[in-house]
Amino acid sequence: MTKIAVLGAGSWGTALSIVLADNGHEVNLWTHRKDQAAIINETRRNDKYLDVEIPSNIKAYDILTEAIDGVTAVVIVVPTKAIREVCKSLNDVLNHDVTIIHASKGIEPVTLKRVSQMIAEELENYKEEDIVVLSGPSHAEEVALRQPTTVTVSSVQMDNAKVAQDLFINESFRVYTSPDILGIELGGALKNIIALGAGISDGLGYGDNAKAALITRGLAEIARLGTSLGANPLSFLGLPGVGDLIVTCTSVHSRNWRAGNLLGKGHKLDDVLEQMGMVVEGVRTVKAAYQFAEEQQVEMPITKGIYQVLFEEKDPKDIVEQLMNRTKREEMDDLAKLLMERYS
Ligand SMILES: NC(=O)C1=CN([C@@H]2O[C@H](COP(=O)(O)OP(=O)(O)OC[C@H]3O[C@@H](n4cnc5c(N)ncnc54)[C@H](O)[C@@H]3O)[C@@H](O)[C@H]2O)C=CC1
Ligand SMILES: O=C(CO)COP(=O)(O)O
Repeated sequence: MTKIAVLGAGSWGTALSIVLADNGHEVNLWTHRKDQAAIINETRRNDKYLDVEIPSNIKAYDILTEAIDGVTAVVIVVPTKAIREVCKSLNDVLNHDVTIIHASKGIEPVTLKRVSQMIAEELENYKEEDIVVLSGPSHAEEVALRQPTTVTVSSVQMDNAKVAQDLFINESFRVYTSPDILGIELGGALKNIIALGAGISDGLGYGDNAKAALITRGLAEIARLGTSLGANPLSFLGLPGVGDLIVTCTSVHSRNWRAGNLLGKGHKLDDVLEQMGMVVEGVRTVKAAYQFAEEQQVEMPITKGIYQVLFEEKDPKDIVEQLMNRTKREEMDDLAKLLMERYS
């Protein structure tokens, strides 16, 4: 049995704590909200986020020093907007060696940093290569019910990825490893943009054909950007790529899909975000991806269209028309070329 700290007591931090607790670990679940820590410890519930009982080997803390005392691993699961702030606080109090794992999905606008890069910048004693990401098709609501789920853990230091695999794997939570942290983090972050698009499409009343097109062509542009940055194209065909795209674009659990759905029905972005009350990572990541696409000179028409709906008040129907009337082209052009270039 190991003692592990999970930083972030929202939906995903709580669900991952349950996986670790089921594996017999002692879990210190940290929240920045004192009232939430007290409620979790007293009622064994975290009702705002999940409708399940919290196992007795999870203890909630609102003081970070206490939460990380004697732990061998720290799992960071806050929205990407809060990563730097939380890591700065962690850096002030962490004075022993731990395995750092994160499970957040996003890219920072302006700096265009991935989460592992942000963490390494804020933690003095850790390099980017040390950090592990956990990502894949995994709605917290289903993980908390112990429904079959598969994810991938990745780090440049494969030994660290294997440590994470051993901590999390169990009969209902299967964990694979991958050395391609770039592809794994990009896949997890960029799929949220396409999920917003799938929600918008459903909100407009379009059907399964439109959604399948968004998923497939969305995957093509994710792979196009990812490979231009050096990711392995095959990573986008794995769990944190196409797997996560499917789960987020087709599920009512997805906050990104739900936010998109409301946008498609004509609601304003600010109202939608207030109504959600939980993080909708795609909204921030689309700014980063739009900027990335410009800088890398990579074509990302769906991402661009979603950016225009969110931040330039473009009518989603006009964007669909714009996408449908692009210049004619071969379907397999880009992805096939990328794979052929890499493997011929
Ligand atoms: N919910 C899910 O099924 C999954 C979520 N993720 C990712 O996990 C990350 C966290 O998402 P959720 O837990 O779902 O979000 P959530 O909205 O359910 O909870 C976020 C939590 O972070 C806390 N928080 C916000 N700002 C903070 C700060 N400055 N300092 C400390 N804590 C802060 C909030 O109080 C809240 O408890 C996101 O990047 C998301 O994309 C990844 C896989 C599955
Ligand atoms: O990443 C997720 C499932 O794998 C959760 O997606 P949402 O943030 O859209 O709910």
